[in-house]
Amino acid sequence: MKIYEGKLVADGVKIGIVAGRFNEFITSKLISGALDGLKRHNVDEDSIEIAWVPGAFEIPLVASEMARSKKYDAIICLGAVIRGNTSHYDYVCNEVSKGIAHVSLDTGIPVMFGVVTTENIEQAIERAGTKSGNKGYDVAVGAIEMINLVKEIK
Ligand SMILES: O=c1[nH]c(NC[C@H](O)[C@H](O)[C@H](O)CO)c([N+](=O)[O-])c(=O)[nH]1
Repeated sequence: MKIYEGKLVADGVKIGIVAGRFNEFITSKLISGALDGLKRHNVDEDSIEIAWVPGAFEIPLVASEMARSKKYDAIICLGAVIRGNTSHYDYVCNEVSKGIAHVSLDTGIPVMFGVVTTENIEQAIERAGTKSGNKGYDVAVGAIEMINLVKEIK
């Protein structure tokens, strides 16, 4: 029986990061976590590029452009969507998650979903480097795993 597992080796890996500026207090912590995860797995700082977008809703378009450029082995999407008093939260969350999934399936490039979607600010803080870890770190390591897994399967 053959089992495929992506190794956590990142020699020569090139990463694109798309970050939503909305709730930047949270997103900046997610970026720090992602950079920590990448650097601790030997991804060269010069092999990482970051694109800021106004908010999570704009992430899929820039993730798509990055993926189609063929310049990156994986794209990491980071943002923070925190529920407010309107249904805007639901629309943004739905479109971001669907959009990011489509980019990955359409291009065959691993596109990681590092957008925290929470009911309140406390939950977002918990996922940006406190009680629940750092979602940015998690998806950065996941990106390295997916790059190697996809290569192994092809
Ligand atoms: O990234 C976010 N964008 C949000 N809205 C902006 C949206 O992503 C777009 O940037 C905007 O609608 C312009 O297209 C958020 N809320 O409205 O709550 C949010 O919590 N997080």
